[in-house]
Amino acid sequence: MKVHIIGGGNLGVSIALGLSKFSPDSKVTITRRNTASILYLEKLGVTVSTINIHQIQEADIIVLTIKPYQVDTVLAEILPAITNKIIASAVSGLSIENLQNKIGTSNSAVRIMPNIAAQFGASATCIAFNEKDKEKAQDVVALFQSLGTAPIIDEKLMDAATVLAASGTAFALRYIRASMQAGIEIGFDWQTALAISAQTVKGAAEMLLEEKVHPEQLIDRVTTPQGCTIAGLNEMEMHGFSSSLIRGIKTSLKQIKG
Ligand SMILES: NC(=O)C1=CN([C@@H]2O[C@H](COP(=O)(O)OP(=O)(O)OC[C@H]3O[C@@H](n4cnc5c(N)ncnc54)[C@H](O)[C@@H]3O)[C@@H](O)[C@H]2O)C=CC1
Ligand SMILES: O=C(O)[C@@H]1CCC=N1
Repeated sequence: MKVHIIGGGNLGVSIALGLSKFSPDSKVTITRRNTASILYLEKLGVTVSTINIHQIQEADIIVLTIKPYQVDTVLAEILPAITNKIIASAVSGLSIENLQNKIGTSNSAVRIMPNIAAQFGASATCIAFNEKDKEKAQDVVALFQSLGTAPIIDEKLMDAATVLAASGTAFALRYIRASMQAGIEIGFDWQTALAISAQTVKGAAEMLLEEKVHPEQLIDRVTTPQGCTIAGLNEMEMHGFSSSLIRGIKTSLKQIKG
């Protein structure tokens, strides 16, 4: 599979790194206007270029990891050079209909929403496409399955997926940071507190993914009656723990919808 990533920033690089490790048969090209900071990817077998149409005709999938306001400029460059291509766009807020109108009927628009854990094969990449592109989109699904999970969702949930699965990485990290800060206050150095907090979150997530139960069922196994856990949880909730997360996620969604 030849993958051509346009936009070698945070997300584009995490996908390139992930593919180099978890999809070694993929041949990856990544472009960016100034490539100095990403030339190290060449050592991993990734082709790095400043030219967006560099060998683009050979690509099986073109991945857009640019900001929304860069889309028209990039498409003006690449469209004359391509036909019959799958364009998988991670651009937040750009609908399939809008992208399809821009790229014409000879190319197929697929919407993807990965997160930067793609680098570690641990992204939750939500994918949406039109029925007409169902077959072609399977290559995109397979590609992102190699970088974690790749659920196919209804496009109307794509903005929600952006905040839950992509911004969600930052939200989860902020929880870990807060836990680490508390860990320092109660006696650990920051490295030990971070290692314990991160592993604890990983363990909790693994239990949920494995057991496929509601979190409260697992919480019930931790909250010993009259114990310290329920006392801590109740204090957190009194200070708005869950409601502040929910409000934050809904505010992120409003920001995308404009
Ligand atoms: N960062 C994240 O975790 C996620 C980002 N996204 C979406 O992915 C897109 C990119 O986000 P980031 O990687 O965070 O932004 P970024 O700013 O780190 O990366 C964008 C890259 O595109 C490059 N670029 C700009 N104009 C270009 C052009 N004409 N040709 C080639 N490259 C060009 C920039 O140099 C930059 O390296 C955005 O639409 C964002 O909403 C989606 C999911 C997760
Ligand atoms: O913050 C943003 O707008 C992008 C989309 C989701 C993650 N990063």
